[in-house]
Amino acid sequence: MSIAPPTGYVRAVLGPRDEVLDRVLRRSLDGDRMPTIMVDDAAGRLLQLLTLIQRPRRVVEVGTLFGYSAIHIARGLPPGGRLTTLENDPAAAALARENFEIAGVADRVDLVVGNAADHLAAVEPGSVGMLFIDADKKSYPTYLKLGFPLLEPGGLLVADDAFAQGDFGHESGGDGEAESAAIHTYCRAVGRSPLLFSAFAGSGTGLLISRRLDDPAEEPTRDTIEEATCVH
Ligand SMILES: C[S@@+](CC[C@H](N)C(=O)[O-])C[C@H]1O[C@@H](n2cnc3c(N)ncnc32)[C@H](O)[C@@H]1O
Repeated sequence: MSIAPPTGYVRAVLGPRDEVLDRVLRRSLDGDRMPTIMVDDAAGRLLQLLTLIQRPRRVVEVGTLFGYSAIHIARGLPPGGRLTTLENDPAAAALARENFEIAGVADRVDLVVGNAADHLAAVEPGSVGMLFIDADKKSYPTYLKLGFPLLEPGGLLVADDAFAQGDFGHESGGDGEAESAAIHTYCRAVGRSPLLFSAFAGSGTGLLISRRLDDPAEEPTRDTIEEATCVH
């Protein structure tokens, strides 16, 4: 399989993908070891930039795969910041662990193997500075509902594949229509929420980036969660 480099102008200006990322991609994708469903380079850079701007003490990622997006996020963390990344496929998780060592970020990444929703339900509300959603598409509305209360005031909620409606055939277990509908539910809910300010950002498949706006002093209640997520 081919691993496309960052193209043309972007590559000329920002430089090529660095050697560590190249190595991680090659060892993870060669021989179809893992599917090519990680973020693209533009989204990876954007995740790193958002992390650098946000300076979160804690980031949670839903969907690790072999750790490509996680490496970008981990690279952007401030001193003492930690990333918890959630993955239910033990083989992908094992490879991600190796990749975190190769990338020199293993000291700031906690990888949890299991069902993401179960873990999110146990995270302390208001403790997460950035939540990145990039796992099973049908669960995006569930991740929004579980994830919103976890965000600290001003926390960022980032969802991958926000533009890829109906085109998930390349992901295993895909049921394109239901996945597309779930993403659309997520995007509409986030867009309507008075407690989130959102913008789409360009990458191949699109990121939807949202910032939590409500009062930090107030614990989210059932009402505020429903108002924020518009998922009932
Ligand atoms: C699109 S890939 C993640 C790509 C990764 N964020 C990146 O860009 O490098 C989605 C991952 O979510 C995992 N996943 C799917 N459903 C899950 C669940 N319920 N809990 C945890 N992980 C899940 C899949 O095994 C897969 O590795």
